[in-house]
Amino acid sequence: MSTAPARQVPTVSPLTGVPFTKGHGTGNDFLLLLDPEAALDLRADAVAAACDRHLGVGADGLIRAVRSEHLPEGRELLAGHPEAEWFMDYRNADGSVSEMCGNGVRVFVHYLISRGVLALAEGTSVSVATRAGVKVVSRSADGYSVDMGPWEFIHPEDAAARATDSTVEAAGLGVPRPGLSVSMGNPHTVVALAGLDELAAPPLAEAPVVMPVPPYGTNVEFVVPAEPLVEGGVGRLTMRVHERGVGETWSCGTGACAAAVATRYWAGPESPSRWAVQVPGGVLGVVFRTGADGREHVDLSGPAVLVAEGTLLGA
Ligand SMILES: N[C@@H](CCC[C@H](N)C(=O)O)C(=O)O
Repeated sequence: MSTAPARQVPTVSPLTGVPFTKGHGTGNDFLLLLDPEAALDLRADAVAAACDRHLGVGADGLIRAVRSEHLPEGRELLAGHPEAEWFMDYRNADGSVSEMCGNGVRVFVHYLISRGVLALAEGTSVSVATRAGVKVVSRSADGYSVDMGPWEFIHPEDAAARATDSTVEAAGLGVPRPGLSVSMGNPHTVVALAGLDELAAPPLAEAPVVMPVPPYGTNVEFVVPAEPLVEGGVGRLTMRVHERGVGETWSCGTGACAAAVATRYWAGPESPSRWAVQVPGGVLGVVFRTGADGREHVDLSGPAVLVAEGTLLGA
């Protein structure tokens, strides 16, 4: 006698009927929702269903635009930054929350401008509240530029002593490789590979295994510095990324910053302050400079594109 398979009780997605815009930055794609008063329920399963590439619209992440005053994290930031009117509420494709998204924040600003709720005249900037603090966005020759704030080593003592702090294992790479962990508000582990052949090797369908296991997970960037490393005063590298909560993506803005931080650190004090990071979806610009707070800040620049509008019908 056979038993009937357990049936899943269908639940109605709280995002049913919600209008969305689809956009991307160097192929890192997002669903954007305008929810000024934080009325929507961004349940993880509903976000994951909308981001599913077969059963949903498909995206690497979902970004909700909320007025900062309507989220506790936003209200906290407004105290010191009353100008940060809009909060970028970022969710990964699996529905998990992330602190920051470098490609997403450019697309977020472009989206708010297209909705007519934000203006950004040439030569001006806008402050965006995120879980990784306030980010200042302005226009640039290649689209938008973001002051991502200061970078940090996640394990500074190890980085200083050995230039690496972890090992990373990925299918196709044979032995585990040394990694260096960098925070751009969200966590990254950067691994240098020997050449473009090796960079093409890992399938990256599975998450690379990082040891010691990062408590909140990590994004992993595999990088190959160009030869020569510097051309016309600009450092160059190629990168592939496996994003926490997503899988392999065509680009990662915070990842490009972390990759430039690590490569520059490994290259030594003579290495340049301007970098071009080639990702599968295009090129991102990274510039290191001293901020008004005296710390070394990272500026990220690249395009922001809106491609479609629609209505979520639920899953
Ligand atoms: N693609 C983003 C990063 C998105 C968040 C990341 N997956 C995480 O969980 O930290 C970028 O452009 O920075």
